[in-house]
Amino acid sequence: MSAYNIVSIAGSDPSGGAGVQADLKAFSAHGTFGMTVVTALTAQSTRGVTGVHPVPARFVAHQMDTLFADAAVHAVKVGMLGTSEVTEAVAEAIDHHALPNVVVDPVMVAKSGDRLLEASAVDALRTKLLPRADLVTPNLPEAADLLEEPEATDLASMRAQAWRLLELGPRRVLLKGGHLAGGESVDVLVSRDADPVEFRAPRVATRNTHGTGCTLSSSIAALLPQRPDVAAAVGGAKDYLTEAIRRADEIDAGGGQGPVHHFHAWW
Ligand SMILES: Nc1ncnc2c1ncn2[C@@H]1O[C@H](COP(=O)(O)OP(=O)(O)O)[C@@H](O)[C@H]1O
Ligand SMILES: Cc1ncc(COP(=O)(O)OP(=O)(O)O)c(N)n1
Repeated sequence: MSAYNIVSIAGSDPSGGAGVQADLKAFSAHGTFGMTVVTALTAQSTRGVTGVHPVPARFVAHQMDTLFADAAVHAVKVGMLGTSEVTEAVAEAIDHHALPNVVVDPVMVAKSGDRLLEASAVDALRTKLLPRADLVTPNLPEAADLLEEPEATDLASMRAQAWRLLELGPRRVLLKGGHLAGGESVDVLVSRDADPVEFRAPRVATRNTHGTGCTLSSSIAALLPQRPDVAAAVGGAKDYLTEAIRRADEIDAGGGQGPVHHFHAWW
């Protein structure tokens, strides 16, 4: 029996590299039982997103109420939300169901450049969801949008932005540096209740990085109930993701930007 149930509240990616599909793979790879609340359907492949079909907020709330009335939940990963109505419904559910270990990946734009969150929903994300997050995991463009300032261009400006993001209300911020150049990919963790920590990994030369953000945030959610503290969960998730990126070229899921290898420890 798996001791931990982890829920992904996110969109569907038919290509299997991002969204709830990636989250379920990462939850399973970390020995936990994955559950999903689907917030949007996308038409998507390794080449990009060709359509988004949001789930009505009332039905997202219905999925959450039905699931949370029955299952014990040990952590939650929140990904693509699509609209401000869905963002508000998820924020309400976090309070109403007293959800633990809430990791918010503030998904706004896919690597292909396609928008996954309406521009008008950024404010709801900033004001309603972030203050309810135990950890928020923006990439550099998402951090810039949330702060309404230019994107960080080096590690020093990343560190400064991570602290400013903390002022928006989450308990901790992991600012991801995948979009910077350099031999290492560095992520910065700042917390209200612990010293800052930086996580470094060799930058892997591959175009197959579709779903890295989803995989990192869902891995952290799966490890939070299993590790002594947040830094240990982030470190474990980063190590797992780096190996998944290193082995990504073994998967052939299409002709564009391919997924990472979630089951590198088994196959
Ligand atoms: N080429 C790479 N090699 C190693 N790690 C990477 C690479 N690209 C991204 N990462 C790591 O993957 C995670 C997500 O990266 P990032 O690209 O910043 O976010 P997102 O996928 O949300 O755009 C971070 O831990 C980042 O450091
Ligand atoms: C349904 C869905 N959710 C999220 C994303 C974005 O995922 P991310 O991990 O940030 O990876 P990239 O798309 O940036 O490679 C998505 N594409 N689809």
